[in-house]
Amino acid sequence: MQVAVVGITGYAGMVLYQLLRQHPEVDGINLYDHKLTKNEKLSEMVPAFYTDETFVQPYSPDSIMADNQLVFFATSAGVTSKLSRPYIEADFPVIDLSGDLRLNDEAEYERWYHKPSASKQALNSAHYGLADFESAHEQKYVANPGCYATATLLGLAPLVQADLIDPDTIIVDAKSGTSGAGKNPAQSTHFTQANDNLQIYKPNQHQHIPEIMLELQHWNDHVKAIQFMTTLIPITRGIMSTIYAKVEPGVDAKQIDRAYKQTYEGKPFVNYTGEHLPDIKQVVGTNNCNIGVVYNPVTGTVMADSVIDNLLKGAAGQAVQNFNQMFDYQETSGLELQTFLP
Ligand SMILES: NC(=O)C1=CN([C@@H]2O[C@H](COP(=O)(O)OP(=O)(O)OC[C@H]3O[C@@H](n4cnc5c(N)ncnc54)[C@H](OP(=O)(O)O)[C@@H]3O)[C@@H](O)[C@H]2O)C=CC1
Ligand SMILES: CC(=O)N[C@@H](CCC(=O)OP(=O)(O)O)C(=O)O
Repeated sequence: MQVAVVGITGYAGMVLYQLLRQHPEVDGINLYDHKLTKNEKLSEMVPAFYTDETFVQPYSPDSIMADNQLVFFATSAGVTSKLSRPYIEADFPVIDLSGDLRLNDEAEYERWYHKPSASKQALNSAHYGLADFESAHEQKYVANPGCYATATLLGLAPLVQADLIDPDTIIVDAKSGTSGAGKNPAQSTHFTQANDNLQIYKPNQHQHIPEIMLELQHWNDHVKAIQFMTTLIPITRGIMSTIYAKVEPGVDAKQIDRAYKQTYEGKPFVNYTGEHLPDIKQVVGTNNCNIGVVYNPVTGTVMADSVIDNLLKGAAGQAVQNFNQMFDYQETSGLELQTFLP
């Protein structure tokens, strides 16, 4: 299998390339960059790959479709809304790590992303690839979920699917390391500002709210809204999504425990840890989502703590999981990773 990657100079693209290089079903990887007019050495463009003799090629949809069986786009928001068309028209497989085709309504995309949307037809042709619930098998255009959305949806799924909580009471307090913001420095990610600091950002305006809502409503149409906050924390990798909700009358800790065990039994990348609340370091370096849950009978509140590595389960790792599903490879192929220790 020959695959193409666009966006190798970005954080998610670099991590994706590392995964694909050791994937047993991938024979070759062709890299493409939009700024090039002729081939350039990867080692010159991305010094982290200084021993790699691969050349990066100028971006060309015709070459991509002629020389590969699938293309991964690890590109900034607003890119695939413009570039997806020839692939969709040719029914050529795409895995898109950006948010451009995750929603199904043009006005919703423009409201949350503040950019022109892809066409309605393109939005409708994409499959939302929350890989632990929605198989990408036989799909052609996979919109890989957002990092916060992945941690939050996996943390909420058993509660929402089994109707264990009052759907009007969901509050999510999510925190991310700075690599989630990509490679371009900003005021909030400047070392002096990010280090020794916590910064709440995009209050009630985060672009992952609408994709979370779409999936929650797909599971349970009683969910009308969520309260969702994001905080930038001084670590490089990792997301913790802390989720609170009031349980429905009569629901107890045992029922909640049973729902998580049943939902995640047999899912290789989701580990339910019961009342042992996971920390971010447990999953950094892996494609895992670890979820711990505690119930407070005094307030009738359940709290789920869901952690992922934003660049793996939240981006490149889930993209490879979707790739495995698309081509019927073993779900864990290329993803048998170990936590960075200590
Ligand atoms: N970082 C994360 O944790 C996560 C990121 N994502 C999403 O994945 C995508 C990549 O994220 P990330 O790697 O962090 O972002 P970066 O900003 O680090 O990298 C973006 C990449 O897109 C390329 N690019 C920018 N404009 C264009 C264009 N017009 N045509 C083609 N390529 C272009 C950049 O190339 P150049 O060298 O020119 O800048 C770069 O390679 C984004 O859509 C992001 O929102 C999703 C989940 C998690
Ligand atoms: C820390 C940080 O800034 N994180 C980014 C996550 C972006 C991301 O995951 O990109 P998509 O919108 O393509 O999913 C943010 O909150 O916007």
